[in-house]
Amino acid sequence: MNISRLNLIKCLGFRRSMYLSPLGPAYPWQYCKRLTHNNPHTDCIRPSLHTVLDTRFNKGLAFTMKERQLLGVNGLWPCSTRSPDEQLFGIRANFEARKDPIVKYSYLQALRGRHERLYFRFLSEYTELVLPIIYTPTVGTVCSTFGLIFRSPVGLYITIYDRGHIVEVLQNWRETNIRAICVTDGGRILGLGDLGASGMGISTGKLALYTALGGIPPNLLLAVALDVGTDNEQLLADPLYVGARIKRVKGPEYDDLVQEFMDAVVEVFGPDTFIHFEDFATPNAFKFIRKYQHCFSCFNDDIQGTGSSVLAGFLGVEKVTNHKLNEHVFLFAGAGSASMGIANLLVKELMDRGIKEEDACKNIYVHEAGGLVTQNIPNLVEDLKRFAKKMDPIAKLEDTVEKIKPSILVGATGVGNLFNEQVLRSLAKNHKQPAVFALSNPTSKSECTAEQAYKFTEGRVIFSAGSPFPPVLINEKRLTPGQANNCLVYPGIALGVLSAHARYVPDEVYTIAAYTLANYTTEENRKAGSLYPAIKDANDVAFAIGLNVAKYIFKKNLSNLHPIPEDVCEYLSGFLYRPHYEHTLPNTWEYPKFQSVPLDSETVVKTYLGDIKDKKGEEQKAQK
Ligand SMILES: NC(=O)C1=CN([C@@H]2O[C@H](COP(=O)(O)OP(=O)(O)OC[C@H]3O[C@@H](n4cnc5c(N)ncnc54)[C@H](OP(=O)(O)O)[C@@H]3O)[C@@H](O)[C@H]2O)C=CC1
Ligand SMILES: CC(=O)C(=O)O
Ligand SMILES: [Mg+2]
Repeated sequence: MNISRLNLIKCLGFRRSMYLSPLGPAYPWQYCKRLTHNNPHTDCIRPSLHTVLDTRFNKGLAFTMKERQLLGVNGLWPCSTRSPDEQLFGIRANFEARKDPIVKYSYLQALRGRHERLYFRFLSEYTELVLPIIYTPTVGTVCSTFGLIFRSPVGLYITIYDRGHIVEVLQNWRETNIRAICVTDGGRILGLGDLGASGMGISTGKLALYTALGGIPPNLLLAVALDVGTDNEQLLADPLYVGARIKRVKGPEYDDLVQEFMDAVVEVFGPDTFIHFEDFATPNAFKFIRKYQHCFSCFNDDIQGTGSSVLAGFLGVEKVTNHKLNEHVFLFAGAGSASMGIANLLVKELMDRGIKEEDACKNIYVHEAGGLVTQNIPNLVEDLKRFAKKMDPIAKLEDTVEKIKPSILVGATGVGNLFNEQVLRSLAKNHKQPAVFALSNPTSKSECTAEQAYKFTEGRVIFSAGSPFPPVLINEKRLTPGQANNCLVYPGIALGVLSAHARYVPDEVYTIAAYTLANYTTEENRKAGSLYPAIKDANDVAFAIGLNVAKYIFKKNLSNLHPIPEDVCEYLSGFLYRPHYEHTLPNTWEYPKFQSVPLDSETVVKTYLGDIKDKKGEEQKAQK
């Protein structure tokens, strides 16, 4: 094949600036030279190698011999080649061989640092296997142990000391074409509380799903941790904590930092950059989304994403129980971002169906840490007023459940095991098919487990949880809980909003996403016990949500794109990231073709790990 080295480099997708300068863009090269000034050895690194080994382009053993020759890297890998499928098989074997979730997580991070496309291909083809590792529950452990496992930059840290210079910090990121940012200030990470700068783990985890599920190219995404200190005493005393070791900065100084951040994003990356707020403590979460929703392209995942994904679940309850939403009694345990986001979207849905606000709120009860929200509570926050009931106070959740007899119980408290036997039995006493949404993450914070929910309701409950639970066998019936998590909507919402270059995101988008998700749940899913589609279908769900959202943005003239595409589906498909190597040259070089060996995981496991069954037997014998 007659192909020059320059053409090959172009084929593989390297940018001109990257191969013309020795180490990528000129500045880092000069900087590296300065850093290594006194070290004659590091000055001798062959520049082409850096580019070939860049995770975005590196194909490892999948480089054909021809490519290795032309790129001048022949000899760096053993003489065999692997097809992308064979590489994927190797990843799976490696992933399975590791038993500890955090070790699996580290393995995947290392893979990402080596072969970005392979990493995302693995994520999107083995979503069910991988989601509990890169997302809840393992991502909770990642954040709690962030100081220990911190390796290399995965996003930008913007600290309170960067005030006045946020534009410059944003300009330090390696990519210039950023289209979406996931930002946290670490104020309330999952149900784990204030984790300060360790919250970076959640921003990167959320963005991994933008690509794995939403198909959004990773180079368009940026994770940000706003580091304004932490009130977590344990972290402040932890020698390995990576963030600013100061008490959380609050008040105008903090608000100004967020304002400067928003303006800097627009200045550096453009006005329709999508800003995703994640895991801010509730008062800040509401404050910023109310302030910015109509003047920036932004969204709060915990309020709006959760509202949308749980509304989809409610639409499923309607189908299973044959009772319309206005015939149900809702009880929310917790009055934070998640609960209020859901309750507000539910009220909007009821009002869209022609029900007056007052009537819509009548059957929605809220029970927070201090007890049932009633009208005689002094200084009630504005958001709660419309749900406050003219009733005597009730302190215990068990008593509220007994009194109001909810048919749908939602938990977003971060309090593990709050839905105890008494609560669950009480629900089952009053309803043939009550619904329970135990939304708190990670698994240890879930209001109850799937097993408890089924056991104490004789298997009649329609159960969904924020974190994944395996199916449960009860009364000889296998019940599969659905995963009620905003991850089923936010990748699709982001895909629609950023591909359509939305100027802002109206509330209607969250209803659209909810209906799209609900329509993806099949009768088969519902018969198996789930109100949601299987996680393996999450990519299709994200695309369907993205398509409906983009169409809505175009229809309502909220897009900055001109002209708007005629065929939105085709436009969106063209936008998607392809985690496959492109332009692979055939393996026509002189080495003989080796005999291929079938991809048999049992043989591989035996070869590398020995016979696990025998080992187990030996261990048991030894224990005896
Ligand atoms: N599945 C999903 O998609 C999502 C799940 N979540 C999960 O929801 C949880 C809460 O998040 P968020 O709403 O932002 O957090 P908040 O901390 O803002 O809200 C928690 C709420 O629970 C209340 N609460 C605490 N203890 C009890 C109790 N014993 N009984 C009743 N209420 C109680 C708190 O009351 P008070 O303020 O008085 O202490 C507060 O109103 C987290 O665990 C998070 O992981 C969040 C977003 C999405
Ligand atoms: C899922 C999520 O966003 C949370 O638990 O905060
Ligand atoms: Mg969250």
